Amino acid sequence: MAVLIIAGLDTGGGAGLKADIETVSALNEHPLPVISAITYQNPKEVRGIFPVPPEVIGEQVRAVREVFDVTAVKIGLLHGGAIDVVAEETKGLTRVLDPVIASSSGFQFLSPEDVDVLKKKLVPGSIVTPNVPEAEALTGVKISSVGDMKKAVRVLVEELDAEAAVIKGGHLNFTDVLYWDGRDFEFPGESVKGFTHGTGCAFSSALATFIAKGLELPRAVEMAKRFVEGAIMFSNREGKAVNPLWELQRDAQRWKAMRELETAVDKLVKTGELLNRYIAEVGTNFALATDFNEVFAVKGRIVRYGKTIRPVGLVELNASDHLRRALLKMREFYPEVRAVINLRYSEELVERAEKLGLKVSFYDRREEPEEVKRAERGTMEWGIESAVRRLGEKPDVVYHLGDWGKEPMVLVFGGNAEEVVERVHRLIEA
Ligand SMILES: Nc1ncnc2c1ncn2[C@@H]1O[C@H](COP(=O)(O)OP(=O)(O)O)[C@@H](O)[C@H]1O
Ligand SMILES: Cc1ncc(COP(=O)(O)OP(=O)(O)O)c(N)n1
Repeated sequence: MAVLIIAGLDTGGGAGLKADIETVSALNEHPLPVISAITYQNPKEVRGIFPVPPEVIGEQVRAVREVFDVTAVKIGLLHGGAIDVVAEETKGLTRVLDPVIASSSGFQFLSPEDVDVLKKKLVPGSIVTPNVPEAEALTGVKISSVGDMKKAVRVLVEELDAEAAVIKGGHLNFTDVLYWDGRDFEFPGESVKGFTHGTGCAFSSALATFIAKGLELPRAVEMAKRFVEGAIMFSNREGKAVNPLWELQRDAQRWKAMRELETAVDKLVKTGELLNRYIAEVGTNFALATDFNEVFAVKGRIVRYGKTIRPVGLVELNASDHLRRALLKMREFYPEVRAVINLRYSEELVERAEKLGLKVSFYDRREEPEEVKRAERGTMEWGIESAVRRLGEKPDVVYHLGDWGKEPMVLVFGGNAEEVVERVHRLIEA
């Protein structure tokens, strides 16, 4: 199925057409990208906009509408001169209109006069998806609560003749409010940590896509909201923006990480007789993180088994809370570190690590501040941070000498699972 997109180009690769194309593609439909404007922007600021002439926008839409069977269109950034043409050329389609009036960084895309034209020519008959400041500009309603959002969605539909309206709560409370078919619907949400540049674009193109797939509007809004939450959670660090490809990339990385860790565990087991005496009393585990900070480990840990060793269960996501926290803390300082194993402490192991030229650091549980000790889960994070700060550079090995009821341990880190295996083999002289 083809979904028409009329939107602007964001040179920073975060919002606009690029986010829309990725969204429609990630949701398994075919995007038809029509460019309305070229913007010069980066993740910090929008520097300017070059409007595509209205007749060129019209030609683009006609070229694809004559060939593709289009039912829904997402309309994003427009400029004053383009509004009439877009209203004319999208007649007969279900229109999702994201009224991009200003960027979050403060650049004014549409003048107050353009906003008036938008209200007269494009809002009527569209499913409008403003954020809170845009809804205020369109309706004149001051919004600081869900109650205000409900007032404003009604104005959009009952006074400005929109087919339906969703006010997005990203700038307020993360609850989105829809008005459709004479009633309102609330879509509560929690704040998700990550980059949010491009959320509005991803939301409106996901909404247009779910509508094109035939979902009823409330369900389509729910699905679009959940899609955007994932796009923030797994956002694009390079582009400092949402990542509409998150689900595909997350699944591909999960698959790769599982295979990588399974292969590495097999290699360790092959040297089980040598490794046996370094297996921790509480069990040894081996953890590997993806770029999205999802951490795989061995369910039930790796244990001694006669003279050798064996993994108790399979490699699974979140199978070791302890190592997951150690690895994620280390990755806050050194994102290139992806794998870690814990071994039973021995002086000989630490000396050998130093001799091999590995960077070794440690933490001393007796130095742990009282408030960290009292907190449910702070020790590991505190320990890794103090080991990193003590060494002043990236440690390959971190050890601690234990405490009352806590077994002393050596953690061997690496850039991937293979590197950890290779380091362990050198340490145990396999
Ligand atoms: N930090 C966040 N955590 C969770 N959801 C968010 C966050 N920021 C925005 N959203 C959601 O993303 C969608 C787009 O909202 P918003 O950011 O308000 O739009 P815009 O990008 O147009 O300003 C909405 O569904 C909103 O609830
Ligand atoms: C070309 C282009 N289109 C739209 C936007 C605005 O993106 P949006 O997701 O609505 O919101 P912010 O990223 O500004 O929060 C844009 N910047 N560029």
